[in-house]
Amino acid sequence: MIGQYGWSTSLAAAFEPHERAGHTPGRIILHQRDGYVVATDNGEIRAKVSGRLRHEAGEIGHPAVGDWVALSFGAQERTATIHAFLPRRTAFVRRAADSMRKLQILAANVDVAFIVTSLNGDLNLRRIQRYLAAAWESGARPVVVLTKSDLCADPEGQAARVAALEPGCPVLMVSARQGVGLDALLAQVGRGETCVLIGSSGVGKSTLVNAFLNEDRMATRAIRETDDQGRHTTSHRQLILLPGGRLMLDTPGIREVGLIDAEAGVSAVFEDIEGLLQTCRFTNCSHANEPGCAVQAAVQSGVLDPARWAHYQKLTLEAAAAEHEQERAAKAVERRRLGALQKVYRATKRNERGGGD
Ligand SMILES: Nc1nc2c(ncn2[C@@H]2O[C@H](COP(=O)(O)OP(=O)(O)OP(=O)(O)O)[C@@H](O)[C@H]2O)c(=O)[nH]1
Ligand SMILES: [Zn+2]
Repeated sequence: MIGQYGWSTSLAAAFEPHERAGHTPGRIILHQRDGYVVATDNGEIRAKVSGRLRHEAGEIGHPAVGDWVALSFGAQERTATIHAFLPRRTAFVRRAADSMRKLQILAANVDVAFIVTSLNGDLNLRRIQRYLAAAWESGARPVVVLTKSDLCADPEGQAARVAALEPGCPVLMVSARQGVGLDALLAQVGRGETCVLIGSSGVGKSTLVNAFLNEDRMATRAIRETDDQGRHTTSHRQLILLPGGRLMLDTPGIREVGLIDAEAGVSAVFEDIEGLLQTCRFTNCSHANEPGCAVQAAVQSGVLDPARWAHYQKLTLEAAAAEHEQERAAKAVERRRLGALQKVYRATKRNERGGGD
């Protein structure tokens, strides 16, 4: 049973201490206000976090959908208890709206992040960059998906513009309507791996999920529950089984994860680096070879991953270029608008003069 949720020998090895403590492994497939639903070898079970784990945990220490947890089953209780969760390979994190310091895990152990945007309309490269930054921060492999290729006259041209943003990052074109490109998309996710779809509303994420599930309607099965009043309610699992032993995670907030802190843009996911930049000796430091450069010092002492620094530089340069391009386009629109107004103004003047004769 947990095999189909991606259980592996390395997870089993990491679980060994919990196994010795007599605990059972499981993966969280649903998280709601009042608790969790966990998939185990004995089926799906409701679970709550142990008092001890709750006390030890900061926000980031709470189990999230996608986490592998260690459970115990009380003899009398109807729900299992979560005592611990295994170290996360990756995590999508967001800052809570009410406090920049409060962190919330949107999704744990995601391997592939599909960044979904549609081909019918203007490509928003800056937005794609934000999603790329969020994926990169999480640790998942990003794959850009351009949907609705049936509605675009030049999908290859658009794909080339996107591919230039992030060399090496796959860019795929699909049309759910025509059933084109879906297999290539699934091929990006290995057996036992977990993916997410992130992207703005209306780009076609739900349509993609439905297309994937066509082969296996059972996988959308809802979880039937009884609420406090004894009524039956159903809630959709947030971790979905896809064909071929793949998994897809779809929790509240994950779809638009890249647009959180939209104002701050790239800065939001590179806060530590932006902090470093404030501490260079020279305020106009280029972070190349100036004395007292905090960035170079951090790289040398191993505090800052050079690849991460290179990525930050690349994203800020591209963000600036994209902004410049948008400003240029906006100015051109404004010039045309003014030009048109002037034409109307001159024509009116001419008519007025003409009318006066
Ligand atoms: N022509 C065409 N239309 C599509 C395609 N895929 C999706 N659509 C349409 O795009 C609209 C939005 O699709 P959704 O799947 O609901 O978009 P979404 O990203 O899930 O949106 P949210 O649920 O708001 O996050 C729907 O009317 C779909 O029928 C496609 O490949 N071609
Ligand atoms: Zn510097």
